Amino acid sequence: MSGYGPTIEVAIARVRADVAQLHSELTRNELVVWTGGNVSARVPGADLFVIKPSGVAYDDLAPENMILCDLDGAVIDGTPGSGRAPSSDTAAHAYVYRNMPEVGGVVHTHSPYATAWAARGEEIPCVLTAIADEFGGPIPVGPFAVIGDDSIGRGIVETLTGHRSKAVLMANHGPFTIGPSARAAVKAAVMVEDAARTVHLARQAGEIIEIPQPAIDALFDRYQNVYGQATEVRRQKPAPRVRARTASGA
Ligand SMILES: O=C(CO)[C@@H](O)[C@H](O)COP(=O)(O)O
Repeated sequence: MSGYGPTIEVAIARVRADVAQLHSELTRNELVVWTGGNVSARVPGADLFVIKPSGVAYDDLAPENMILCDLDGAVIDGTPGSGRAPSSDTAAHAYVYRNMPEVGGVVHTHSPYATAWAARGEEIPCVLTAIADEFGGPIPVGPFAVIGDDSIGRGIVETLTGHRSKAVLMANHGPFTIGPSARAAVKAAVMVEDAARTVHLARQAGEIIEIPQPAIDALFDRYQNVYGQATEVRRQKPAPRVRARTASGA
């Protein structure tokens, strides 16, 4: 127990389980090799987040060895997992949580196609409906930043604040993604790799065609607000009124 009170302790336990499980999505989707990459999630209701230990094999990641940190990236002493060093990107994730309160999860991978675009310092143009849907436009490049302090975090925040994209290609490094939840950030990591691969393949065979801005706007709006199953919020919107029909059909 870390002494935060029962509600926060329950939230921490749930986030530990989520973050441990979501790391398996990185390997399942072939976004990482060996111990590269990391996922973190904010603890709802507390100035805390959970991240993986540094350089530990994916098969060994479990809720009890995830590491609880404060929003300065300091490990909370005496909590499960605190005996190990946290991810080398902990300061970067912490910077994002401090400066983007809407962010609930951060993901970093070296997925090969997205990282190849980062190596060239080239944004991924919006030439597919899937890119417009998920990212709302081109997927931007962030600055080159050293690993270990909050430089990467500053690059992520500078690039993504006010931007529709939930992914940034950090120059000479690889993609970082954010989302309202860690699961959403993992989804963005999967989608950015898919976009990077497909646009790369398309360019091998000819000229790619940009989608006009009004169509990008319409696609983004539909995907963000209409696509998929209605959420509780959408279900609560009043249904369109239909006039009762009489037996005669009038
Ligand atoms: O590229 C980096 C550092 O930014 C990481 O992806 C490492 O490859 C994995 O670091 P840990 O999270 O295991 O420290």
